[in-house]
Amino acid sequence: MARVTTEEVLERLGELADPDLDQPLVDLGLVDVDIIARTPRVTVRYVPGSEQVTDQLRSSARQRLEPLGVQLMLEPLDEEGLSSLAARLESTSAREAREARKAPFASPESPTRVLGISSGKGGVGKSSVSVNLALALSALGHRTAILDADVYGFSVPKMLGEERPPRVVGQLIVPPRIRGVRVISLGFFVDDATPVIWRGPMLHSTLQQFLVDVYWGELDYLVVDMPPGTGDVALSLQEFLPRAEIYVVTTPQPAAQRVAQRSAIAARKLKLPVRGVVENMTDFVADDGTHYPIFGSGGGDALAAALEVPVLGRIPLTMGLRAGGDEGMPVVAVRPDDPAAAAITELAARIVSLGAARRYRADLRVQTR
Ligand SMILES: Nc1ncnc2c1ncn2[C@@H]1O[C@H](COP(=O)(O)OP(=O)(O)OP(=O)(O)O)[C@@H](O)[C@H]1O
Repeated sequence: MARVTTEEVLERLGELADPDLDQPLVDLGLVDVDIIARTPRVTVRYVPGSEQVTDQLRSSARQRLEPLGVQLMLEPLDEEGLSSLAARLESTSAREAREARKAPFASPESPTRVLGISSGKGGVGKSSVSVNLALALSALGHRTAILDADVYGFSVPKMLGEERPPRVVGQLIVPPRIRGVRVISLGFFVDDATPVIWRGPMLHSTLQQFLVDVYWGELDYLVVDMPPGTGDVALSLQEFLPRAEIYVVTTPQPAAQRVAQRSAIAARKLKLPVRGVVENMTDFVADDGTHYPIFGSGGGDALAAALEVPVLGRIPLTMGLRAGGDEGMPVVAVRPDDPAAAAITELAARIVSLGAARRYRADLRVQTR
C-alpha cells in the first residue's frame, strides 16, 4: 500500500472545525502530520475546557482519517499554543479595541447592529423573544450573537438547549456557538444555586469584560437580553454600546404597557433610540381559527403611539413557544411553522429592513450634500 501523504491527511480533515471558532483546524495551524514514523501519526491540537467539543472533534477526526490507517493523537493546547491561537483569531481592529478596553461594536465604523431587547417588567417574554429573534436573524443568513445580561434570571443558555461554558484562549473568552449563534451569559459565571446580587460597579465591570474580552468574530447582529426595567445595565450599555437600538417587549395588557412605557422613556433619557415595540402574547388562536385575546388588547398599539414608534411584531401565544423554551428546543429552530415562530421570523425581517432603510437614507444624505 502506498504511503499516505501529508496532503492526503490535510485534505481528509478538510473543514473539520471547533464549533466555536470560525476557521477549520487545519487553517488555524492546529494539525501536525508526521509521515516519517513507522505508522504515520496525525496530531490534532485543540482548545481545552469542553469535553463535549473534544469528543466531537475526536470522533469526527477519527471518522475522516479511518481509511488512511494513520494514528490519531489529540493534544490540548498549552498556554503558549493558546496565546498564539488568540493572536491568529483576533483581527487587528478587534485587538486595538480590546487594548483600549472598548467594545468592538462601539466604533462608528462597526458594521454590527446592537439590538437591546427590553421590557418594563418580568415575565412578558423578553428572553423568549431575544433567543428566537437571534435564531431567526441567523436563519436569515446574518452572523448573530446573543448577550444575556438579564441579571435577574439568566435563561438564554437553557432556552437554547446547551449550557456549554465559554473557554479561555489566551486573552480571549471564546463563547459557545449554539445553534449557530454565539452566546455569552453572565449566568455562565455564577452558580445556579447561589443567587447573586449584582451591584452596579460589579455589573458594570463584568459587562465591560464581556463586551471587550469576548471573541465575537465578525457579527452582523448582537442581540442583548436586557434585565426588565431600567437601571444599571441600561446605563452601562449606553456607555459601552452607544449605538444600541432598543426594542421594547410588552403584552397587550394596559398595565404592562404603562410599565413598558416608563422603561422606554428612561431608555430615551439615556439617549438610546427606541426603534419599535413588540407585542407578545397578543392572542391565542384555537384549532378552529378563533382568536382569544387572553391578555386583553391594545397594549402594543398604545405603547407604540406614546413612544411614536411602530409596532414591529405581534406574537401569538403558542404551546410551541412555551414548550420550546422549557425544553431547550427554541421554536424558531425546531418548529419554524409554529405561528409564534413565523411572527418572530417576520419581526427579524422587519428589523433587518429598518437598518437597510436607515442606511439608504444616510447614503442619500451623503450624496445630496
Ligand atoms: N408567545 C408566547 N407563547 C407562549 N408562551 C410564552 C410566550 N412568550 C413567553 N412565553 C412563556 O412565558 C414565560 C416567560 O417568558 P420569558 O422568560 O421569555 O419572559 P421574560 O420577560 O424574559 O421574563 P424574565 O425577565 O422574568 O426572565 C416562559 O415560560 C415562556 O415560555
